[in-house]
Amino acid sequence: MPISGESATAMALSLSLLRSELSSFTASSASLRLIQSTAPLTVAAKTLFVLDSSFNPPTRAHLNIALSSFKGKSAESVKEERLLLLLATQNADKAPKPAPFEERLSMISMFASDILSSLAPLSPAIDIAVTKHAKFLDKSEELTKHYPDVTEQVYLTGFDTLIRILDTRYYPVAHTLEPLESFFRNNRIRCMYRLGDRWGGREGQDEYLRNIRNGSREAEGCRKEWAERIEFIGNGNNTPVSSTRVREAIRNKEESVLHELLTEGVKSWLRERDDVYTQG
Ligand SMILES: Nc1ncnc2c1ncn2[C@@H]1O[C@H](COP(=O)(O)OP(=O)(O)OP(=O)(O)O)[C@@H](O)[C@H]1O
Ligand SMILES: NC(=O)c1ccc[n+]([C@@H]2O[C@H](COP(=O)(O)O)[C@@H](O)[C@H]2O)c1
Repeated sequence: MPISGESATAMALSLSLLRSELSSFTASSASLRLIQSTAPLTVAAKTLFVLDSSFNPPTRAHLNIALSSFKGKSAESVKEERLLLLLATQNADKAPKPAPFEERLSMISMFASDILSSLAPLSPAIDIAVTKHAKFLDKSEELTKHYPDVTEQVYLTGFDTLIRILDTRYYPVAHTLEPLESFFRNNRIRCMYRLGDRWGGREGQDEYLRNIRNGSREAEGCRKEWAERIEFIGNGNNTPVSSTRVREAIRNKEESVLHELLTEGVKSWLRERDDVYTQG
């Protein structure tokens, strides 16, 4: 992990190293590759928190959702847990731009340091990995192989992602949610309310979960029992946060917005490399 006191881009993982890791991963038949860890994988963890994101770039919303995994926990209980920052090189909805994946991995390593600074003296193990799987169902099956001691994976998502996990259009050819049965048998989703009218406010988001719980969506294959595996958590931000808003603020040089939406390490990284989002 980067050490404080150096310039942000020098502290982050070397871009040429990341580029070669990524090209060997792309050329390989592997579906997931671990890039960096703050603690050896020999420490057997029972719970794996997974923050899967485009990290384009990482924001304070990503930080808040990651921190929610560890808030109020003891050093002892955290020993049985790991946090995985997972970058999907194949997104179900988005093209791989504007920031190249090696730049994002470099920012993710800064972001991991920011998480640890926020949690100190607690020091959970954080892994950074890339995957070719776009869907959560496939990611979870792959992670079971990589973390054989883990008994529960907890997916950290926002509301917009929850509704896409539970959208039949991602499950051809039958277009039913039945394939998710094994996912919900073994895993949980911790979902952060997403601010903004687009998501129906907090009430609309609560109602979405209520509809699952009362069985209204069973015809789509969405079992009412799954509601017990989905937990909503409060949003630590007062204004809507998104990577899109950060990219816009970089282009418009809105310093105060960047200060509000970015973590310290990522902000320093982007100060040195704002061309990642201003070129092209
Ligand atoms: N402000 C937020 N509130 C709740 N969840 C969020 C927020 N920002 C991101 N997330 C969640 O974090 C995960 C990764 O998000 P993602 O990288 O797509 O960020 P994004 O800000 O939505 O990206 P973009 O603006 O580039 O579309 C997703 O599950 C998303 O729902
Ligand atoms: N049904 C699904 O499992 C499903 C649907 C849409 C997006 N995703 C994934 O969610 C993650 C976050 O997506 P966005 O970056 O589009 O917010 C990505 O890994 C994307 O591939 C999964």
